[in-house]
Amino acid sequence: MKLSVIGLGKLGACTAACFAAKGFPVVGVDINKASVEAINQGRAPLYEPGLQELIEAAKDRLKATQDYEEAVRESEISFLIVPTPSREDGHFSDRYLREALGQLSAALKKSGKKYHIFVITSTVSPGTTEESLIPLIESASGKKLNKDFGVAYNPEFIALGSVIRDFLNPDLVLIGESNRFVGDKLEKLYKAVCENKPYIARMSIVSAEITKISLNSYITMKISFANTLANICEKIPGADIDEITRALGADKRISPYYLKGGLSYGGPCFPRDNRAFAAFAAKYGVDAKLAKTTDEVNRLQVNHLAETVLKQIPESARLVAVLGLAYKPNTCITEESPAVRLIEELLQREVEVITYDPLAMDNARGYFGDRISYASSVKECFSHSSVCVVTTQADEFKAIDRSYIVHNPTIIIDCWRILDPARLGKKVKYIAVGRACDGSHPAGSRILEPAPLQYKALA
Ligand SMILES: NC(=O)C1=CN([C@@H]2O[C@H](COP(=O)(O)OP(=O)(O)OC[C@H]3O[C@@H](n4cnc5c(N)ncnc54)[C@H](O)[C@@H]3O)[C@@H](O)[C@H]2O)C=CC1
Ligand SMILES: O=C(O)[C@H]1O[C@H](OP(=O)(O)OP(=O)(O)OC[C@H]2O[C@@H](n3ccc(=O)[nH]c3=O)[C@H](O)[C@@H]2O)[C@H](O)[C@@H](O)[C@@H]1O
Repeated sequence: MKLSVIGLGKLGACTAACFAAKGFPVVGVDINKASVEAINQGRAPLYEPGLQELIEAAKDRLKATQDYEEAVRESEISFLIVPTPSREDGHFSDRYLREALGQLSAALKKSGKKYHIFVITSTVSPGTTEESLIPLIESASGKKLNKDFGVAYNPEFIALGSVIRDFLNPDLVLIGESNRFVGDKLEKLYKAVCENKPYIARMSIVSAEITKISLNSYITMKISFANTLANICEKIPGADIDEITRALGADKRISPYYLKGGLSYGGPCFPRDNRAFAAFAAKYGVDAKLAKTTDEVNRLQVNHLAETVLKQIPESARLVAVLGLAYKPNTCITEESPAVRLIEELLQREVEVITYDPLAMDNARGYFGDRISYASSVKECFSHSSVCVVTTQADEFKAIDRSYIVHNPTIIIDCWRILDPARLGKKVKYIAVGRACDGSHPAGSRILEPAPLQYKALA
């Protein structure tokens, strides 16, 4: 099978490299010339763990172009992985998909090819493929669905920072197909590419579109539940959120994943997918109260943290150090980051902020400008401020111990319970999100990771 991948961004570059590394010839297309050049020179167009190595390993089978005709001519399946930004009303915009599909369809018309398969991988609002994209392909190519071309909706469930591992070892391969031939082709492809044996769910296109955003909406609901529990635990001496979620997660009806109470979920996907689920339900006259409440709980979680922080600030120096700016560790992305929202809350209450993140300083500078101060290390933050909030589980933050502490007292608010209070020394008042702040919890963060799964999901 010869493949083309349209859009060589965070997901597309990895998808193209994975297919090529598994032996399939791949042509990548991007409107960004620099990304095309990078691929052709054997360089990763962006940073993602393992991507550079994969591109090097696959260089004989991977090339890129800005020519859609070349992509259509040299492939039988085109994967579309272009941005689908959120609109004001919560639905996803299909503007970039329509632009790319318009060009590909015109190229198909010119090519004289008998059949081509278009695979939509970008996240879309349910209904988009059949209501908007297929009519566009038919009119721009002059061809008929299922006679001259087939269509699939085939989103990925991958998290940034582990895109390649997730792509090659998915729990679920989701295929919405316009006809059986298209589904068979994709199933065969994934069976050849995946290193595990995922559950392959084949269904109608609209069912797959609904599944994609439902899955993310459900997971965010789980996180918001864990965060509510964490807030309750803070009020009850001896209660510990990690002990509780570890036990809950051992029940296979719940599972331990994405059940860590702490800070709000963020990033480019979860918040908008959950809001898109509510917007999609509303379009069909259904009030998705769970999704809306999940979103509200998520927003309030940052306010709750801000209140916790404000209570600890001494009147003499209204300064807080925020360690972590990205929405999670090992990324520079600050979109919908709870740390960014926390800083906004603090600034509104006239608290000064100094901050440090291993990867996201440039993005933060672009966003906050000179409204906050920037440190060049964790230690610099501790030297300036006696109140420090740790907002991500970055390795650099896990190393914090008594040697970092300058002020007496220093207050550390640990959103994910990554620090061991026994290693922080006597100058530190340690506050763990999800635990009562009364010293009743034994020293040491004992339970950090979910218990291993006792069953094989969907095997
Ligand atoms: N990044 C992720 O973790 C995940 C992303 N997705 C979805 O995948 C889609 C893409 O996301 P990302 O890769 O993160 O976006 P991105 O912004 O990193 O990359 C998109 C790429 O598409 C290119 N592009 C835009 N218009 C084009 C056109 N007409 N022709 C060719 N290339 C074009 C851009 O230049 C860019 O390189 C979105 O719908 C997103 O929701 C879904 C699951 C995970
Ligand atoms: O649809 C998407 O685009 C992708 O969105 C997420 O991927 P991603 O946003 O990259 O990152 P995650 O590692 O899943 O984290 C998302 C957020 O959830 C938060 N989270 C995670 C786990 C948890 O227990 N609690 C919690 O608050 C993280 O801190 C982070 O803010 C999903 O994990 C992917 O399966 C999905 O494909």
